[in-house]
Amino acid sequence: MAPTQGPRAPLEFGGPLGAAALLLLLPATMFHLLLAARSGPARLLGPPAYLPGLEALWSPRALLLWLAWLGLQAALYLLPARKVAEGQELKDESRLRYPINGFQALVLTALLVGLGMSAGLPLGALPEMLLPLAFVATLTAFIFSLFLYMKAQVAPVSALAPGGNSGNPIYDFFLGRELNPRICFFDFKYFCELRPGLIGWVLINMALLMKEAELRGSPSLAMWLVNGFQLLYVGDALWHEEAILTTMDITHDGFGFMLAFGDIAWVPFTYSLQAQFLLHHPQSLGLPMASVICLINAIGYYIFRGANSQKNTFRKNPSDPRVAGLETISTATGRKLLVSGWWGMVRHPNYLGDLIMALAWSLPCGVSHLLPYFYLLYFTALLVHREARDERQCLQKYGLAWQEYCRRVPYRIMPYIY
Ligand SMILES: NC(=O)C1=CN([C@@H]2O[C@H](COP(=O)(O)OP(=O)(O)OC[C@H]3O[C@@H](n4cnc5c(N)ncnc54)[C@H](OP(=O)(O)O)[C@@H]3O)[C@@H](O)[C@H]2O)C=CC1
Ligand SMILES: CC(C)CCC[C@@H](C)[C@H]1CC=C2C3=C(CC[C@@]21C)[C@@]1(C)CC[C@H](O)C[C@@H]1CC3
Repeated sequence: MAPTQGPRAPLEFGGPLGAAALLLLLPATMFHLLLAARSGPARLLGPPAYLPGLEALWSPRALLLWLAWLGLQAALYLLPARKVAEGQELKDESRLRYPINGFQALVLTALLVGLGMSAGLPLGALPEMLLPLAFVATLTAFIFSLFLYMKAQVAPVSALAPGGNSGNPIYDFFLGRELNPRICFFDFKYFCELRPGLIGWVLINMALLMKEAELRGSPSLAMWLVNGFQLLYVGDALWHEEAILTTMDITHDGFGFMLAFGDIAWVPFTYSLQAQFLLHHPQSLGLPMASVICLINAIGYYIFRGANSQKNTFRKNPSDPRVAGLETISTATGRKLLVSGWWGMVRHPNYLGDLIMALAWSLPCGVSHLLPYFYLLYFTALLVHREARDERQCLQKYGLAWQEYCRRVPYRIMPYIY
């Protein structure tokens, strides 16, 4: 029997049944999207135009490429970092150390890919391999999650996550048992959350852009916008890599199938859906509309970055002149909550900015199909659910002070709406 922690945490995601359903539903959705994007009707709802056989999914070349990609990102992770940051305090009062070299990994990957292309690497061939690559990424996620589940069997109880240790193997496999599984300095969750998937996403986008140039003479304006916006998003995440150390994924959630699959398969193969759609369904986009979409993305990014930076600055040093004048509520833990500035507008201004950007990423694909709006729909559901989980944790942490914050800032994500 697997070791469990003292009092059991309430089950999330619909318990074992919900976890079992998601184990099948998430990969199925990813393959549905990949197939729909390349089909003529590009239907989000309804059956795919065709079902691929095993020969379309399994390719030893894709497996080799995928393993080389993971190996390259792991090697870049191990390179000397400009900084080594400390994570949040753990149950045993220790703090883990993390290399801050994600942006460096992005730049070095770009240089290596550039060098490879000048030596004849056919990046435009990558879009043809998306199905088998997604297949091996999914297989890897299953095998890796099994390894993580077994590894947790021998982990000390203090290393286990608050959820994910219910004793039900399916639920625990899905949610993840160990909080920060590591081998020496190599932190699996931190590595997966920011490197192979996020950098893979922009690489796939770029390959789709190159393929479009091959097919039609030059990439379309719509393809440039999607590539530019998403590169900005990924570059920003890696530039502010340290901020990930305070997210619930790192501090609260175990590392199991949900995050492993989400990080290494779901992100690169579904977040690149707009660029996949554009390759097979070219859209003409005029300059005035493109300018409006750029403005929407800029507004979203301004709110997203402003809110995230304000909180990070405040958490690092509340007397920093950029945040010292903001109004706060004291809590029993000694930490304070911001009630003015971005965090006085709604309780999750960063989610609002992120959602506005998600809209800007879909608009270049026109309004003829629902498919490119999948990300916006999925992301709204993810953030509403995530916000509810975060609220529960904050209420537990801050009690009355959190209730006072909710009274003073009544809206969660969208002012006057939600
Ligand atoms: N593209 C994608 O797929 C995803 C993107 N994201 C993005 O990642 C970023 C990080 O999101 P996430 O980790 O969910 O959460 P947040 O960065 O919003 O962090 C929530 C935490 O912030 C602190 N906090 C909340 N309110 C206040 C306040 N008023 N004053 C000070 N601190 C406060 C609390 O922690 P404490 O008090 O302990 O500091 C709370 O637990 C977001 O921008 C989000 O949009 C997230 C998920 C998926
Ligand atoms: C497959 C499931 C439905 C859910 C998987 C969720 C993961 C894809 C996301 C969980 C939290 C994430 C974060 C990011 C990417 C997506 C995942 C891994 C960011 C790295 C995106 C860039 C932001 O600047 C920071 C985000 C932190 C959380």
